[in-house]
Amino acid sequence: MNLIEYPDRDMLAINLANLLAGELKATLLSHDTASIAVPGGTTPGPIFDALCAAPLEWDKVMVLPTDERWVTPDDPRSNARLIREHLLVGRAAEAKFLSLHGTGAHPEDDLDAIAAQIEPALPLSVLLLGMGEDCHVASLFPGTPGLAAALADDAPALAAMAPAGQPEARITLTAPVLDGALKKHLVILGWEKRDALERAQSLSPEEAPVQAVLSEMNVHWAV
Ligand SMILES: O=C(O)[C@H](O)[C@@H](O)[C@H](O)[C@H](O)COP(=O)(O)O
Repeated sequence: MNLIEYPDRDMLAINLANLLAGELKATLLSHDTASIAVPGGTTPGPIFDALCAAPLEWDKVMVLPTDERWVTPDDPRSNARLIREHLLVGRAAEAKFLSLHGTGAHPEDDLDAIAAQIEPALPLSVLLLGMGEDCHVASLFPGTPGLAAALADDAPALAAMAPAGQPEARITLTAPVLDGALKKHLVILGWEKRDALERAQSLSPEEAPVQAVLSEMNVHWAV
């Protein structure tokens, strides 16, 4: 795990956006396409606002959420909506968005169809993850039924989860897909999350799911 500290959140957003853009560009030097999975939540917005202006061949880039809330795509809680409003604009509007939204009443109804749609993006070229203070990443929350299967080496690409305390069901990339990304970045803000990540070092992946994806992870932190 490589920890990079920034003097403030603006510097983190600008520098991390530039780093992600550089990794996508580098991928496209030797591949016809590149892919990046990005989180929802409150942290990534400023990073997306900087990344969307990056001069690269966005029409060759696939963008997908690390996870999605099982709501309609225009719901304010939808990660797709956050990505469409902040990342898939400007130059990045040309990117191909791979949605994790399905049409079924429950995520389980659509796992196979959605997995087929995201197959061309795997293995991920670049991964950007956020983390909760409970050390969840994507929608891999501690204590959720099905978490062990989603963390297992033989896990399928996607899992349906029903995290306690969350208002809706979730669909999430599983640990092997997240951990298998070629370039990996975790962005955390504030002392609470930094302390949580420190505590996670002595916990199991089931107790702290971030532990399942920390190999060769670049952790970007600002207070
Ligand atoms: O769907 C989501 O919300 C994200 O994928 C989730 O894993 C997020 O990264 C963490 O919950 C941190 O969220 P904040 O950035 O809001 O702290």
